[in-house]
Amino acid sequence: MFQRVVLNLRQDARRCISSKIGVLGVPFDKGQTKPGVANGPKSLRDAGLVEKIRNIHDYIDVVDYGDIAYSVDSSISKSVPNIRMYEHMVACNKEVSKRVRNIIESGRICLTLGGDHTIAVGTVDGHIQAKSENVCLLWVDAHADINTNKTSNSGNPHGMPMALLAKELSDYWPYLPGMDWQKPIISVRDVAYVGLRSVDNYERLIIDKLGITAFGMEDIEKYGIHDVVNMALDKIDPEQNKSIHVSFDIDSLDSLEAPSTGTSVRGGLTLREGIHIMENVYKTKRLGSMDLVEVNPAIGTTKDVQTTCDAAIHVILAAFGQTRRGLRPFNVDDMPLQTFANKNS
Ligand SMILES: NC(=[NH2+])NCCC[C@H](N)C(=O)O
Ligand SMILES: [Mn+2]
Ligand SMILES: [Mn+2]
Repeated sequence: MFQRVVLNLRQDARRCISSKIGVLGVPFDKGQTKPGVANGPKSLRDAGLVEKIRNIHDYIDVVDYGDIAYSVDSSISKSVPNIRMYEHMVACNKEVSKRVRNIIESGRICLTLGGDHTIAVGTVDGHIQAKSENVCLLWVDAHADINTNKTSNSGNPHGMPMALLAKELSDYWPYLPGMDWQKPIISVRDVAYVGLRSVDNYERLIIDKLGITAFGMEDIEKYGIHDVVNMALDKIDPEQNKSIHVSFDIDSLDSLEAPSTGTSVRGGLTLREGIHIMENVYKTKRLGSMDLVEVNPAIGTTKDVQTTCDAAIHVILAAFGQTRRGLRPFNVDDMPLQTFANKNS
C-alpha cells in the first residue's frame, strides 16, 4: 500500500512537468549560401525525432505542426545594404514569430527545427510575445551571430539574429522595412552564450562593450560544462522565474560530432557536453522554447548526416527529460515488479 502511494505521488509530480511539446519545422536556407539546410527539419523527422520524443515517457504529449510557409514582398528586396535575401528574412521570421507564439500560448514548449539560424529572430520574438517579455536566452553556438549589416563580412543574415534581437543594438540598425512587427525586446543582460570559438572582430567588440555573458570553449576547459551552464543560467535568470529559450546551433558541437553543418568549426563541444547542457536546462523545469538549427543533410557523407542528426536528436531528447540514468516505469500496473509492489497492500 505504502509503495503504491509513493509511486502514485511520483507519477503526479511527473505529470506536472514539461510534458506538452509542439514541433515546428522551418525549412529556411536563405540566411546563408549553402543549399541543403532547408532539409534540416525533414532529415530530423525522418530519423524518427518525433517518435523518439514521444518514447521518452508516457506523460509526454507531442504535436507536430509541420513546416511553415511564407510569402515574400519583393518590393522590399535590396532595401537594406549587406543583408542577403532581406525580404525572405523578413517574411519568414514574421510567420515563425506568429506560429511560435501560438504554440507557446496553447500551453506547449515550442521546439523549432531549422533551417539556418536566421529563424531565431522569429522564435525568440514569438516566445517573448507569448511570455510578456519574461524570457532569458541561452545561445549555444560556435558563433556569436551578433553582426549588424555594417559589421558583417558575409552579408549572411544567419550571422545577425542576436543583433536584431538585442535592445541595446537597435540604434545600430538602419530603418528595416517590413520588420515593424519585431521589437528588439530582449536585453543582452538576459542573454548568455555557451560554446563560442569563432567570433568576428566587431562581434568581440560588441560583446565586450555591452558586457554580454559569454562562455567560450576556453571557459568550458577551465570550469567544466556543469559549472558553465549553471553560471550562465544564474546570470540570466537569477531569480529562477524566467521562461528559458535555448537557441542551439548544431555547430556548437565539434565538427567530429556534427559534421553536416554549413559553418563547422573544430575544437567544439562534445556530444556529452551538449547533452549535459540540455539535461541541466530540463531540470530547471522552465524551458519555454528551443531551436535546433543549421543541420544541413547536403553536407558530408550519408554517415556524416546520420551522425549529425543522431547528435541533434540526443540533444533534443535531453531537453525533454531523457536521462542517461534511465527512468522508472510510469504506470505502476504495467511494471514487472507489480507483484512485489502489491505484496504490501
Ligand atoms: N549561424 C551561423 N552558423 N552563423 C555563422 C556566422 C559566421 C560569420 N560570423 C558571419 O557573420 O557570416
Ligand atoms: Mn554557428
Ligand atoms: Mn548560429
